[in-house]
Amino acid sequence: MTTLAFQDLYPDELGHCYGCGKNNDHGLQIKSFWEGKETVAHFEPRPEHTALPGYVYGGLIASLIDCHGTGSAAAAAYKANGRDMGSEPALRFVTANLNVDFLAPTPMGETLELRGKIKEIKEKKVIVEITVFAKGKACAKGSIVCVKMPASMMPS
Ligand SMILES: CCCCCCCC/C=C\CCCCCCCC(=O)SCCNC(=O)CCNC(=O)[C@H](O)C(C)(C)COP(=O)(O)OP(=O)(O)OC[C@H]1O[C@@H](n2cnc3c(N)ncnc32)[C@H](O)[C@@H]1OP(=O)(O)O
Repeated sequence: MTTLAFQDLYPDELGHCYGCGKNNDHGLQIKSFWEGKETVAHFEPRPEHTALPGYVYGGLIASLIDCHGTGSAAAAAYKANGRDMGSEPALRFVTANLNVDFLAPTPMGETLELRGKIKEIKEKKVIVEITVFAKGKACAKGSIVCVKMPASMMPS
């Protein structure tokens, strides 16, 4: 049995996001899953994601944290409501605030692991903390405040 990623359960009309849209051929298409109480995603940076030769661009790392965070927030909200993630009405979250600490240079040529912890969960707001590891070493740490998507942002 294959487990679908959180992002695979987003409806098609929300599949355009640069970081996580399953329908964005030019995007990162990150995939997030539960692993116990944590959420996890893996991503191997491509040559165009270089900052200095040999090191990953910080903006890419922030994008990965952003989309792993919003996906984790949606998944946590479904879980807190005892619902399956694909079920309607959809619970959708966007980024209100994103903070990233770059702890150590992130090497190219490695698969990055993002691990998310749900720090706070309310009806309208979820806070997720995410650590990015390369070869088991923490290279970046992010905190993201996710807020229920305003109806005005929903594609018509
Ligand atoms: C059928 C299956 C379905 C599956 C699930 C589907 C999920 C899929 C959903 C989507 C997928 C695709 C999308 C991915 C997205 C990737 C990430 C992005 O790039 S998102 C784009 C960048 N972000 C924006 O453009 C937001 C722009 N900003 C806004 O629209 C508003 O400012 C918004 C909604 C973020 C906040 O609106 P307010 O300020 O009216 O909200 P108030 O009700 O006042 O606050 C709610 C709580 O949030 C806190 N809050 C609000 N803004 C904050 C901030 N900037 N910093 C910290 N906290 C903040 C407040 O203090 C409050 O917290 P207290 O409840 O009191 O504890």
